Amino acid sequence: MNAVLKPVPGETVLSVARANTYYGETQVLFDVSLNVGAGEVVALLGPNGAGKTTTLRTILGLTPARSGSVDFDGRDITRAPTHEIARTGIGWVPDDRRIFPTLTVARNLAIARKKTRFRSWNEKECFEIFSALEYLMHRECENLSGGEMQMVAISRALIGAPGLVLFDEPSQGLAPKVVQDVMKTILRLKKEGISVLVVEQNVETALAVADRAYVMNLGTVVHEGPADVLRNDAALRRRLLGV
Ligand SMILES: Nc1ncnc2c1ncn2[C@@H]1O[C@H](COP(=O)(O)OP(=O)(O)OP(=O)(O)O)[C@@H](O)[C@H]1O
Repeated sequence: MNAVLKPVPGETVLSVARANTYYGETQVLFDVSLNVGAGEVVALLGPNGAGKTTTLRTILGLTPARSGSVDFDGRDITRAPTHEIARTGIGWVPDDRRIFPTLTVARNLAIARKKTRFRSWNEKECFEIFSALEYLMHRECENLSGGEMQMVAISRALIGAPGLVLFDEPSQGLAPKVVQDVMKTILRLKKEGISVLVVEQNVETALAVADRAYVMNLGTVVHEGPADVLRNDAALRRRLLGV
């Protein structure tokens, strides 16, 4: 692995500053600010409709902020097209996986390969994380289980050489054992110096792997702090998240 390409620990790699995002004329994000440090796992929590997915869409340029800014790896990407943002080293594991169903696993992975300034992963390294993947390479993706699709979606993000991976509800619809595997993978990415921003409905699961957490409600950030604080304060968790 090329250590030179690793971000310096402690540095901010992603910074969203006072983002205001709209769907048509309807504003859904109001002055949203958040940061992710190098090699940090950050959870983005909140009830349905709070604006979590829209925050990820804003970072990815799918629904760009009308005002405010998004900076990644020292570059202003607020208004960059999504394909360029991907090339800066932001990987995405969407909640609906977005895998090409009629293509094989191998093909889905092959077309995800790209060069960024971060380290690129190869298929073999993905097999080390997800041992079952090696035996699925020639299967068409439409025949995969939810857990298998998630392995492909995460591997695809890694093959795209990310410095930051955005996960949208990675535990959704998965068996508890598979959820544990996904969370272990998030910790593995952290060990590799890759930053993670994870949107989760499953608060306990997300807080178990996160260093810091943001809570959103009605399009605004209502809490920010170390994950420990939310983990250890049941009353605060109930007040902010109802759990
Ligand atoms: N394509 C869209 N067009 C119009 N409004 C949208 C669109 N997508 C989301 N919204 C609205 O934007 C608000 C924020 O939605 P968003 O999906 O970001 O929330 P969320 O926190 O991710 O919630 P969930 O966990 O339910 O996905 C909601 O009021 C939602 O109805």
